[in-house]
Amino acid sequence: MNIHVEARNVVKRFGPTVALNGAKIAIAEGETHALVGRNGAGKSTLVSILTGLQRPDEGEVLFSGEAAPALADRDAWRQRVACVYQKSTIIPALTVAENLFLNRQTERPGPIDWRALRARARELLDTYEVDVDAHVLAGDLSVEQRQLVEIARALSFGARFIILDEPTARLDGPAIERLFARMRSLREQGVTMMYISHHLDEVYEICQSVTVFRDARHIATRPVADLPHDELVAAMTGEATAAYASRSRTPGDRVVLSGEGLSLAGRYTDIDISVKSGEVVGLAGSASSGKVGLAETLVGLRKADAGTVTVNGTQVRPGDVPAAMKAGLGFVPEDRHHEGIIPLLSVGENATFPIARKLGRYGIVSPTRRRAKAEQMIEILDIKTEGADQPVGDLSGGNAQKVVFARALVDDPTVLVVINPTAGVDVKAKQALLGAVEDAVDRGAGAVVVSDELDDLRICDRVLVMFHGRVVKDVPRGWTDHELVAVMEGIED
Ligand SMILES: Nc1ncnc2c1ncn2[C@@H]1O[C@H](COP(=O)(O)OP(=O)(O)OP(=O)(O)O)[C@@H](O)[C@H]1O
Repeated sequence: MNIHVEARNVVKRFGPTVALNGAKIAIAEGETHALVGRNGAGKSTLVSILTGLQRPDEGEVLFSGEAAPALADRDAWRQRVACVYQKSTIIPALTVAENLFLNRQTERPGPIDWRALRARARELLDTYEVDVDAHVLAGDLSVEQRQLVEIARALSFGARFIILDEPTARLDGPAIERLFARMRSLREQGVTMMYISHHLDEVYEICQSVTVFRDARHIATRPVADLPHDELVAAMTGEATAAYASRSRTPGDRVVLSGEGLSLAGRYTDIDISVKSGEVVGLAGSASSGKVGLAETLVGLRKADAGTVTVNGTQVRPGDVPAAMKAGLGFVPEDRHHEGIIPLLSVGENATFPIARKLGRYGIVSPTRRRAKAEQMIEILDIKTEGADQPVGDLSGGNAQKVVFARALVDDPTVLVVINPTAGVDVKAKQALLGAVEDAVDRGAGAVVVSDELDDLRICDRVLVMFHGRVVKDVPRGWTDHELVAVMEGIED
C-alpha cells in the first residue's frame, strides 16, 4: 500500500493553545480517508498544514514519500493538494471562468484573451462534467455548484489529493447524494481524498479509513469497517455517549410567534404559522422549499411582500431585526459568517451583544457583568476557548457556532428561531445545543427549528414540511426518517 500523504509528529501552537500535539495521519493512495474529532480537536489546523498555508512548529509533511514544498512555492502546493472548504474561496463578483483561472489568466505574459479564457473554462468544466455556465457570476451559483467548480479547479492544477472540509454542511439530501456519486467516481479515477465531517453516517458511507483526533492528538486510525459507530464516538469523546433523548412536553395556550398570510416572490407563498409558549415547531424541506427564507422573514432578516409577523404580542416592522429582538426574539442565522459573529470581537462581546443595552444603566455596559454572563454561557454550552476575551475569529468552526448560539439564548428569549443550529458542531456538542433549546422551551419560550438534519427535528412537537414554497404537511412527533423524507421530497401524497 503506497502512502500518498503523510503528516508526522506535527506540533502547532497558537499562543497558549496547543492545536496539534504530536499529531499524525497517513493516507493511502486512492482511498477516501475520514478525519474526525470534536470541535477544536485540531482538524482544520491539520488542513492548513497539509495545504501549506501554515508551517508546523514541529514535524513534517510528505507527499508520496517526498518532503513537502517550501511554503512560498504556492504552485507546487497547488499541484499536490487542494481543499474544498465549507466557506467558499470563490470570488462572488467574478465569473466562473475568471475564478477557474484566477492568477493564471494567460499562458504567456501580455493582455488577457477573454475569449480564449472562456473557451478553456468551458473545456475544463466539460472535462470534469460540471454542468455550470462559465459566463455566470460565481456569486449566483448554488452551494453545490460552487463546490463542483472548486473541485474542477483543484483537479485542473493537477492535484491528485483533495481535502473536503465539511462539504455537506450546507447541502440538502439529494445534493449530498450527488456529491457522493462524484466522490466515488473520482476515487475510481485514483484520486485520494481526505474527508472531514461531523456526520458519522457519511463517514461510513463514503470513506474506507478513519483517523480520530482528540485534544490535539492522534487517537486511532482504522478501516471504517473495523470500527463500530459507538466505538468511533467513544474514541472522539473519550467516553461512551448515549444518543440524545428528546423530552416530551405539553405546549401552553399563548401564541408567542405568528406569521400570517406571508408571501415572498420566488421563495414562499401564503404561509400561516403559529408557535405557542412551550412548543417547538420544526421547518423541514429541500433547499428550494423556502424554509430558510420563511425563517429569515420571521426574524426580520428578510421583508415579505405580504403578510405580518407578530413576536410575543408585538407586530414587528418587516425586515427590522432589532425590533424583533426587542420584542423577545433570539435567533441563530443560517450563515454565521454573514449575520452571526464579528470575528475580531471577543467571545464575551459576541455572546452578550443582545443584552449590551440592558446590562448597564444608561446604556453603558458593565464589563464585569458582561463577563459574568459570558462565562456562564461558555460553561453551559461548553465553548472551547481560552476565555471570554479571546477573539471569536480564533475559535474552531464548531465553537464559533456555539458563540452564535450563546448570543441567541443570552437574553432569555420568548421566541427562539434557529436555522441549521448544529451545522459544524460535533456529536456531543449537538446534544448540548439541542438540550439548550429544550431548556429555553421548558422555561416557557416557543421555538422554531429549521434544519436539514433529522436529528435536530426530533426535538420538535410538530414539523411543518415545505415544498416549493408552501407548507404541505404538519407532521406530529413520532415520524420515522423514511416518512419525513418522503414528504420533504414530495413523493408522498
Ligand atoms: N489562529 C488561531 N489563533 C488562536 N487559536 C487558534 C487559531 N486557530 C486555531 N486555534 C485553536 O486551535 C484549536 C484547534 O482548532 P481547529 O480549528 O483545528 O479545530 P477543529 O478540529 O477543526 O474544530 P471544528 O470541528 O470546530 O472545526 C482550537 O482550540 C482553536 O481555538
